[in-house]
Amino acid sequence: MNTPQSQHVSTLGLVLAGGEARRMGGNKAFREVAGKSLIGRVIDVAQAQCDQVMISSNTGTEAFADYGLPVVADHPKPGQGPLGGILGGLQALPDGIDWLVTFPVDCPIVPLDMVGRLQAAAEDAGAKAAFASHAERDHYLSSIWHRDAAPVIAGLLASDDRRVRGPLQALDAPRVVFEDKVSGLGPFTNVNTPDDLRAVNAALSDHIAMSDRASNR
Ligand SMILES: Nc1nc2c(ncn2[C@@H]2O[C@H](COP(=O)(O)OP(=O)(O)OP(=O)(O)O)[C@@H](O)[C@H]2O)c(=O)[nH]1
Repeated sequence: MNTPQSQHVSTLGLVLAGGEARRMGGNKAFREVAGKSLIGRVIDVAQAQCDQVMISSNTGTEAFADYGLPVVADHPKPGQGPLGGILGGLQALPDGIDWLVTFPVDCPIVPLDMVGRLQAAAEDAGAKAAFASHAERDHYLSSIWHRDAAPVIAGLLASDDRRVRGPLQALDAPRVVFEDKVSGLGPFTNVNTPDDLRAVNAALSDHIAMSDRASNR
C-alpha cells in the first residue's frame, strides 16, 4: 500500500470543468448537491490538498469569476476532451511546481489523502503519472501528472488519440486503490445525469446531517 510521503512536494490542482455536459442537459459545474455547487465542492477538496488550484475550461473566465482562481484553456485547442485540459494545465504549471493533480468537476466525493497517495505511488514507481481506482473501476481523471508527461500527451493528441488511459499506459502509471465510502457512495462517484445528481444529493445530505448530529452531541 502507498502512503503519503512526509516530504512535501508542491502540487497544483486542476478542476476539469470543460466539456458539454450533454447527459446532464448542460451547466454541470454549477448544479448543486447538498446545498453547494459541484464546482464549489471540488474546489474545496482540491484546495485542501494542493498548494495552488486552477480551473480548466474553454468558455472564458466570466462564469468562474466568483471563485477567484486562474482559468486555463485546453491545449493545443478546445474540443479534444479532458486530455486537452490536462495538457493545458501542464503547460500552465508555474516554476517550482512539477506535479498537476486533476479533479473532474463531476466527482464531488474525493478522499482527502488522494493527492499524497497518488504522488507517493508515482514517485515510488519512478513514473510520471498515477491514477485512482475504486471497486475495480479505474478513474483516469482522478490522477496526478508530472510536467514531463506533457510531450507524451501532446504526441497522442497529435495522432488524434484522446483517451486519457493512453498516456497513463504509455507512462506505466501505477493504479492506487481507494476504499472509503460516504453514506453508501464510493469515492469518485460520477454525477453525469439528473438521476446521478439526485442520488449524490441524497447521500451527501444524509452524510452532512449525520456529521452535524455527531458534532452536536
Ligand atoms: N478541459 C476540458 N474538460 C473536459 C472536456 N470534456 C470533458 N471535460 C471534463 O472531464 C470530466 C468528464 O467529462 P465527461 O462526463 O466525459 O463529459 P461531459 O462533457 O462533462 O459530459 P457529457 O457531454 O454528458 O459526456 C468532467 O469534469 C468534464 O468537465 C474538455 O474538452 N475539456
